[in-house]
Amino acid sequence: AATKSDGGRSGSIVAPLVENEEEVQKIDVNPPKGTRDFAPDDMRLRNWLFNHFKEVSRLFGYEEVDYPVLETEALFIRKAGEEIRDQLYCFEDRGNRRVALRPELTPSLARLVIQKGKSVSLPLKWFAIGQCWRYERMTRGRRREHYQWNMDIIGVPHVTAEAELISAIVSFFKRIGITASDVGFKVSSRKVLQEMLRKYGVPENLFGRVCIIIDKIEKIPIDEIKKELESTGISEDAIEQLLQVLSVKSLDDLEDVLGGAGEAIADLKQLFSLAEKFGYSEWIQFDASVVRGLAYYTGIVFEGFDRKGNLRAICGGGRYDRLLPTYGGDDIPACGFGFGDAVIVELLKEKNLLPELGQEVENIVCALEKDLQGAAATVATALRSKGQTVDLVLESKPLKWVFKRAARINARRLILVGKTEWEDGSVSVKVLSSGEQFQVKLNDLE
Ligand SMILES: Nc1ccc(Br)nc1
Repeated sequence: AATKSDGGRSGSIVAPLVENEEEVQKIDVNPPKGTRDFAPDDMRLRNWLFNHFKEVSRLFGYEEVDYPVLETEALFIRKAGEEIRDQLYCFEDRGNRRVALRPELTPSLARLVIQKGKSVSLPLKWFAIGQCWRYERMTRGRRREHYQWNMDIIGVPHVTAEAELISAIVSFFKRIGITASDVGFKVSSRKVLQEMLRKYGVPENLFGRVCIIIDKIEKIPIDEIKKELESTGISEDAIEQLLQVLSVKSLDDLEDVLGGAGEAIADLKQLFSLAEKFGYSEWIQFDASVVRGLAYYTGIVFEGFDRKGNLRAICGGGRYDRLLPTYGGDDIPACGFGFGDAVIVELLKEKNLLPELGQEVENIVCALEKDLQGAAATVATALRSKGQTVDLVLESKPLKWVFKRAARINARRLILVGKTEWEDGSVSVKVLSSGEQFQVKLNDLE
């Protein structure tokens, strides 16, 4: 017998979807491991978050850009031992091309800037919100995708650029109710390490690798860090001095170690002075141990952290002046940050700052009789053409059902299309919050 396509709810008989029952293959209705669905409630929170990202980016005068989630694998192949490389979600496509789901957005930005060449005027101030991927053995049960908000300034060599980026993130935090008591930014400069490595004659080409090893300083035992540093050929004495400088607690102490002539001190002093002018001094602190885990940073680096210390870094960024030339591009300075969509939600939950976001519809329109369904469609269309949101009841339903749905979708008004009123071109309106009820000509309904 033919299988009813809707499980028999409608009573109509339609051709079966499959030749016979054996062909039905029960699928796993969960999303792939490490990925998320966004059902309406989740999507409302995501849109709320992303709208704040976009509004801050707009306030700062940044232009939105986007790139393919799929890139050539080569864009992400860096030899500095980064975790992001170890977890690259890469594969060979049907054209035997090595491709990868992007683990971050900055390489795509660099690619597009190079592609645009002289057709764009510097400085560029771009922002993007994009899904990024990693392939991690599920042993750790972590997510394999997240959305990242990025803001980048291309073509400004001065620390004013990094200072502006931090100001943008502070603006975002303030908009969602997060204060300087909740979070802070640890700020340092990779020029600290660079100047130390030069002092000990360590070859420049080891810089990225050394930074990636040192970034793990709070994640693996210090002996492991020393062993990995020794494997690069750095002397034990240099390693001791390096680790020593990372525990320096103030810019003055740093100046004692590095001397006052270096760029690291100059950049950091200027950044802290600009923080005063941007009005976010209470949000930032010098922390020499911040190096961040991306090999391409070359100067100021910063990361947002929760002061209670319960969560992973909320966001992070810095200057990456050498990235474009590594892809064959011009020697254009750049800096930017990435801000993930997951840790911030954990922080908002912890601070009880999650917004209450229910569905909201202005009108629910319902025909009181079957043969007025067309009239109800006319009423719904008239309201929608005036920019009013309408949930149109699409089949004959008892009024009790309609009232329950109206409550569930948080409708402000119930518009009933009845025979007598409709003959007069009118409908009946019930304001659900007050119970007020009146009749009105359709043309006067707004
Ligand atoms: N890079 C990256 C990508 C995806 C996730 Br989840 N975390 C970090």
